[in-house]
Amino acid sequence: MSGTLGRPAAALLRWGARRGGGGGLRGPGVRAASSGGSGSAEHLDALVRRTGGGLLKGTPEQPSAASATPRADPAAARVRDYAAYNVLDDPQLRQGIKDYSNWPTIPQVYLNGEFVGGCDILLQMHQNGDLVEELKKLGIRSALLDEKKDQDSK
Ligand SMILES: N[C@@H](CCC(=O)N[C@@H](CS)C(=O)NCC(=O)O)C(=O)O
Repeated sequence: MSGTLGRPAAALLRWGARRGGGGGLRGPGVRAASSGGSGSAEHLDALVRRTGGGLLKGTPEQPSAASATPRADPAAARVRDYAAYNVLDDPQLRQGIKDYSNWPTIPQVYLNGEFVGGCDILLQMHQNGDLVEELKKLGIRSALLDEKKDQDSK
């Protein structure tokens, strides 16, 4: 699925069915973005809440640098749907999402519309088991854990 902002050089990933109620996830909290157009707070709010996913640099097929790491995570591999947005060709969106989340880098991951963090945080959450737990809350099961259970039961 392509986004409405141009060619897909960045991806806003939908991590699972949205559920109501917020989630108490870590992150610096949302504050108003000052840039206009595609970088405006209103636009970013709609974008994040509509897709509730993550912002990558690079295409979904060829994520650039650190953006590749969350995609490589086995739990994150359960992503079923995404919209792609071009932050590399859209300086307003690129700066706007950083202002919006008060986070200086991309990739940025949102779960259920709430900012979680970048690559390092996602990796840490995967390693300590928090990511699987948070994804479970969204109705996304870990393929890795399912495989392990299958093997254990044999
Ligand atoms: N350690 C960071 C890696 C992300 C990072 O350093 N991203 C850089 C480029 S790969 C970035 O977004 N720089 C600002 C920009 O490109 O606008 C993380 O945990 O996400």
